[in-house]
Amino acid sequence: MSGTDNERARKTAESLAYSSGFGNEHSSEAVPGALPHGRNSPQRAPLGLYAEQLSGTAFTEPRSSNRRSWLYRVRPSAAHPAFSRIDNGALRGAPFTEVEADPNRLRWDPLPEPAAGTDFLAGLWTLGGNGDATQRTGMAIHLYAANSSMTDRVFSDADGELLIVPERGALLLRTEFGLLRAAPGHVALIPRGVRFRVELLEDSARGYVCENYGRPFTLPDLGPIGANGLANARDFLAPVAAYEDVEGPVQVVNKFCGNLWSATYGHSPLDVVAWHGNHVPYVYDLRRFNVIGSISYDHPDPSIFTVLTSPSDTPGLAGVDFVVFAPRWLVGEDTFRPPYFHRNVMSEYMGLIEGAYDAKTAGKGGFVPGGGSLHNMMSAHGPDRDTFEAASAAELAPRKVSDGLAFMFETRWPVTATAQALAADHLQSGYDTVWQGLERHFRS
Ligand SMILES: O=C(O)Cc1cc(O)ccc1O
Ligand SMILES: [Fe+2]
Repeated sequence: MSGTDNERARKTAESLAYSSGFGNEHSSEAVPGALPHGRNSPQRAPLGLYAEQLSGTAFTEPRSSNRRSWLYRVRPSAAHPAFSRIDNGALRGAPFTEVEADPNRLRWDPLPEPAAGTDFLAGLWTLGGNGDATQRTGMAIHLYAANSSMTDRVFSDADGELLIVPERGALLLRTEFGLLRAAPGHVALIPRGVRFRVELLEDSARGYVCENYGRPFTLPDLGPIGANGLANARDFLAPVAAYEDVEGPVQVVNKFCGNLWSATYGHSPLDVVAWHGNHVPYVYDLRRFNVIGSISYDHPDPSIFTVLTSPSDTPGLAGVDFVVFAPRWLVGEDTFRPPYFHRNVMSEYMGLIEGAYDAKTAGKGGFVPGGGSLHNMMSAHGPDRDTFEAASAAELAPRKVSDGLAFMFETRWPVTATAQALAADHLQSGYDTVWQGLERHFRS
């Protein structure tokens, strides 16, 4: 991508307007009068636009979890040519059956630099996942590395919503609902089925994607925490309507039941002039997260750091939780302060957006930004040897953990890695050794 394109995208991204709130009925019109009032589907939609409903949940789901939006667009989405299969590149989908699920603790370095001209879609690389896209259960973990903007093509995912976690390089997301800027430290969510294009605001971009096949991410209940805290609803930002009036070939790539399908439209489908609803994309700045923790003793379970949760039919059991380890004060008295040793029925994939994570040694060969670790169901893990020794001996003055931003995709089902993830050069060897040398101290 040329510097001029970068510059143009950067200029656009500088002055974006947003509509704030989570799960509320947003509405926006790029042209005054484009949004009908008093009804969703008038006999003739305003300004000659076509009205279209986009349903992210079944019509009949409870009001509290129902997601749908009404779009008023230049052309109806239905007017398109047939889709045909294209190569999946390094994208894989659920069910993950290429290799057997592996109980070993695994850790990866960042993805290698992509070939020149790799855009976000071409740069997606699947690490693993669970469930079944056709059953709308489970999740996939992807990473991306790109050095080019998507041009003349858009992407949409019928299989699930995409939670994009940039680690390097800000992105401009042009969606059917308008524009979002997502930089490292932000997360962006593209709901199921929403078409979007990713432009780079810097020369290259890298990050993580949680593809959630299950119920849409929502805010966790707060229970005794009260009415405020963790991720506050008003910090979620939806775009305002912005449409492209582009006639000419645009490739529309649709991920459907694990595979990529493509059709060439004669116009851009990002042609929505007005919309309203709650099935909308959004960005959230993780630094806005109101971190709550222990002010007496013991290290709380990391569920206290849940930003978003995809509930299952079992209360409290998430298909996948998105959890952030943001800067915070540690003040626990007589407490082993880093994450404890544990074995978890849930499976944990962790990534690092910047700095270091308080349970792991940083630096080359360690847990580094852009890398990731997988601690599958019931696999024993926790602080590495050096962290354990330092934290066991540390003087317990109040201390700010301020040098990192880590996150976790925590899922109810074991994560099966892809063949490429297990064969990758950037899979670290000898991860187990970080727990070697934890000697016995007990003497009977
Ligand atoms: O590092 C991990 O494994 C994640 C994690 C963090 C924490 O604060 C407590 C438990 C836990 O699994
Ligand atoms: Fe853990």
